[in-house]
Amino acid sequence: MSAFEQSVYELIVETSTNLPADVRRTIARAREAEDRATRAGLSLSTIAQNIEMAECNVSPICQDTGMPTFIVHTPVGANQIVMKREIQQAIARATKDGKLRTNSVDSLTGANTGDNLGPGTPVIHFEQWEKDEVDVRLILKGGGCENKNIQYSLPCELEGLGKAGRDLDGIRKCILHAVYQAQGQGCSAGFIGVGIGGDRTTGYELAKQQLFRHIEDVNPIPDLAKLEDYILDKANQLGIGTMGFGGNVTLLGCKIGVMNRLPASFFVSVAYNCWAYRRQGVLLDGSTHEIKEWIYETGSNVRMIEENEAAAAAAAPAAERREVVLTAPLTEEQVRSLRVGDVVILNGEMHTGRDALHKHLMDHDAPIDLNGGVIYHCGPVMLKDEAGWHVKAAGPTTSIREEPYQGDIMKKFGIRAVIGKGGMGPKTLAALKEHGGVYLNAVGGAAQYYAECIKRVNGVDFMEFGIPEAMWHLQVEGFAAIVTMDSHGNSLHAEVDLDSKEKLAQFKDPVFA
Ligand SMILES: O=C(O)C[C@H](O)C(=O)O
Ligand code: SF4
Repeated sequence: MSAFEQSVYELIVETSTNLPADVRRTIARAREAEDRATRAGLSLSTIAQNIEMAECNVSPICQDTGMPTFIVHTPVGANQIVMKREIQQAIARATKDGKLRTNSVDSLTGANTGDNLGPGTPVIHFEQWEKDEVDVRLILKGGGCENKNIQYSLPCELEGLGKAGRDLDGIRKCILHAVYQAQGQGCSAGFIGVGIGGDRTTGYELAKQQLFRHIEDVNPIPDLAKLEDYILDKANQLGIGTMGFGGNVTLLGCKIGVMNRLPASFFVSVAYNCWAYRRQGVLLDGSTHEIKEWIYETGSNVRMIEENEAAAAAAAPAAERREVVLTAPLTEEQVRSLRVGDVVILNGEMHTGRDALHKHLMDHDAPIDLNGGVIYHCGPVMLKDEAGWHVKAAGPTTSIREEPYQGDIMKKFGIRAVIGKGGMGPKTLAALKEHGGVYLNAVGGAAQYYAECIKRVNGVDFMEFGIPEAMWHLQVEGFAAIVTMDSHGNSLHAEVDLDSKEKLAQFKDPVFA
């Protein structure tokens, strides 16, 4: 293997498994701003623990290792065709080693290529520069937060905020709205990159480029520096909080860039990135292609949890929340006794299922008995050896995508609990009430934390859907999640949404006139 391929491989592994120092510091500050006994505080502790586990296990921080996106600067005359091929080889190798999930899916057939290669994946942008070194930067941005990206075309009318015009104040409103509409679904607390201007394509590109900035830098354009500070301050008054559980910290960073536009177009493009803000870069020697330096300070310098903090937290009294230990299969009575706010510690078997499975189950039988069963919205990273399958990373995926199916499927098969993240809508809430079901919210991105609760892989069905979409039967012990929708018609998600919409309306009046 060439030195270039090896260096890119190391970059991929580092990016996927070790969150950089600036991101860690920002998350550590967020922890200080939340009371540790609250839902948000507890989730931040899980996130902090997960960050350390990923580094220690050299395994993905989050199971969704995203769309690998490279920005490469090369000296004039470098062979970019060879480099592209070697980047692809490094991606395939990192996938084989379980550092990346198999994430490249044929959009028409649904077939997973299995090695993260295919039309459009990975994304590689080349630029030439007049230096001797090669600069390779990588961002792994997951699908859940990518789905919360949003593009506004000014002027427009925004719920809660009224008219947004073609000026700095209109831009201000769009960005606040972008944070509001993401709620907890992009695994808040998040980071946003904003692109002002361009066309629809370059606007989004500019927004994503902002995510390569250092969190602690200051925007050289004074108006934008002011706007970045304003957004960070006000977005954190929306009360959405970690995972949309409510709380003081909703946004961890805001970076805004600007480019020219056409007279007729005025786009504000927002790239939303979850807390699992995985981006790194390397500067390579121009002739040997060995790593000369890392672009972002390594996360290994910043500890996320104190020694014995985890033990102390486990021993601490459970404050006002109720902890309920349950073993699957669950009864209707057990599930009906649960209320929003309860922490459920689950043992027994659960079954993963996401988009392909839900669609399939609508008009087919299930391969196993799901009566009293627990469905986990999760697409894990799995590796197989002589001993069988191993779970390398297994956090929840965004549940709302299953909203059209979930209620019907629960009723059809007698499923009692669904675990996911970000919450579900009114159709599922009504089904939980009618049928006797519960929705449990796990901490998004905490893929190492949950992988450790999985003690055995009991089997798998639908491997033809690809590893992330297959139905894995997993034996768990001590899997903790919070009831956020119960069988009594209560939804924490609906409450936080409503409350944050009211708070958003406080920022209706012009600020940057
Ligand atoms: O695909 C996944 O595993 C998760 C996804 O990134 C999500 O946030 O829903
Ligand atoms: S699950 Fe959450 S943390 Fe992981 S990629 Fe999706 S949005 Fe990010």
